[in-house]
Amino acid sequence: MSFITLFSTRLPVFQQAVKQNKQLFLNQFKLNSFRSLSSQAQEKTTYVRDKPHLNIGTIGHVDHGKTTLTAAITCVLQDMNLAKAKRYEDIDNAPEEKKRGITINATHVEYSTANRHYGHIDCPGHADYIKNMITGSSQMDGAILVVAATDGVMPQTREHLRLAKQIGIDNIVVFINKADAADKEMIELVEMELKDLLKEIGYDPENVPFIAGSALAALENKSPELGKNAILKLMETVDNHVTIPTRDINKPFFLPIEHSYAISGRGTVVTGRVERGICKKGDPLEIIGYNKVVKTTANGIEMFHKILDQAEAGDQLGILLRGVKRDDVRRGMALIKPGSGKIYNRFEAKVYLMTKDEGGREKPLTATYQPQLYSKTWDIPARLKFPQGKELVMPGEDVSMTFVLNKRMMLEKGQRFQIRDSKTTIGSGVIVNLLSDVSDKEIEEMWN
Ligand SMILES: Nc1nc2c(ncn2[C@@H]2O[C@H](COP(=O)(O)OP(=O)(O)OP(=O)(O)O)[C@@H](O)[C@H]2O)c(=O)[nH]1
Ligand SMILES: [Mg+2]
Repeated sequence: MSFITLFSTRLPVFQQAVKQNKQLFLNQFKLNSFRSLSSQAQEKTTYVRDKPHLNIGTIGHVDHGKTTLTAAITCVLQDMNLAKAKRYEDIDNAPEEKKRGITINATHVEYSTANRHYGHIDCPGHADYIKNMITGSSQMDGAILVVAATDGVMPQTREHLRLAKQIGIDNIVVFINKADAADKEMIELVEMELKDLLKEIGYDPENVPFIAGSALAALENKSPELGKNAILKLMETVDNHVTIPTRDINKPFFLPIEHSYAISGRGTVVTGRVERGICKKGDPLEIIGYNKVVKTTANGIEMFHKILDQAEAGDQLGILLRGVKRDDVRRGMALIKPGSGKIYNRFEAKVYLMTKDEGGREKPLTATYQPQLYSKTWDIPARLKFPQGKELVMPGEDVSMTFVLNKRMMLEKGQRFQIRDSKTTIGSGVIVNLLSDVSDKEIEEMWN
């Protein structure tokens, strides 16, 4: 049985089907899942930690070729016995994704290079699915920014890069895609345009490698120079450029939950990237967030179809939890060593409001503004309180303010978050002080 297979591929399909109320599809889905569970149960192996594990992924504007590149990497590496090839339709496998030809859910695939084992998250580029992009990229140690040579810098190139910077992704590699459909001058122009953008956002453009190629050519096994060789060069660059972060394995276990789902007869599985600490089968745990604290135990751990004896900081995995009801857990909650974290709904933060040129608002903010805050794997509606005497916050301004969240979530000093309105990211912040809770009654009044 594989938690990761279910979560990365079938769960989004499942959710999509529920939304669209396609009972027929649902039945087929269940059948396939159980078939797959039973067949994989026989070939379950233990994950051998023989190479450092890193999490990377593809970000960038819609249709620039992120999913094609993800599929191409697995195909090229399969020839070297370093991956199991994923076809484009294995990655964008939800009905809505197939119908519209776009990525909606962030999907996880696995591959290795000679030196490393990678979990790769293919993020959606479409503006409507930024939420899934933020959750996906919050788990990355480095990102491949995909930019089509035929288009250059587009709105989500800019927004994704800015989010990557805010989330704290320091290692960026640029893949200029669709080089088969552009001439040398165009590629050079796009590179120049990107260097300006990198600089504007706060990356050192001289320290960001650029590789031009064609994901489609690699996938279709054509023009090896633009295809396969460019992919190999890209992976070599990722190996050299994306540094292995220091993993906090000595701190208490903490995993921000990306997905949760029930496996009939087995229990509830949660997935995500371990941010800190270690966890072994049998360890007691707590699920906290959305006003709840639920006690549980790790009943089993798996990473990419294989059993793990011990989960470690940096691992992208699934944990089977004992005695947890489906409704007790959801994306955005934290799985922690009991007692090592607390839930809050009020905090003080230092905030930067972006200017219009940076993709932010044109108008100033008033205290009546009702943003959605994004951090790690959660997004929650919030209310603002400005410092005394302050009525407006101008775009481009750095300011301290108090936030009240609609639900109590696990929060920590130094935690970063993004501030968004319904369509765009308008700013970012960092928690400087955790404050006493606002009562449930007050919360109710604030949201009525
Ligand atoms: N000519 C050319 N077309 C490409 C190349 N790579 C991808 N495409 C095409 O570009 C279109 C979009 O590719 P996707 O891989 O779905 O793009 P994406 O960035 O994943 O899109 P979203 O996930 O929806 O943001 C598809 O029709 C691809 O076949 C390439 O190297 N050359
Ligand atoms: Mg895609």
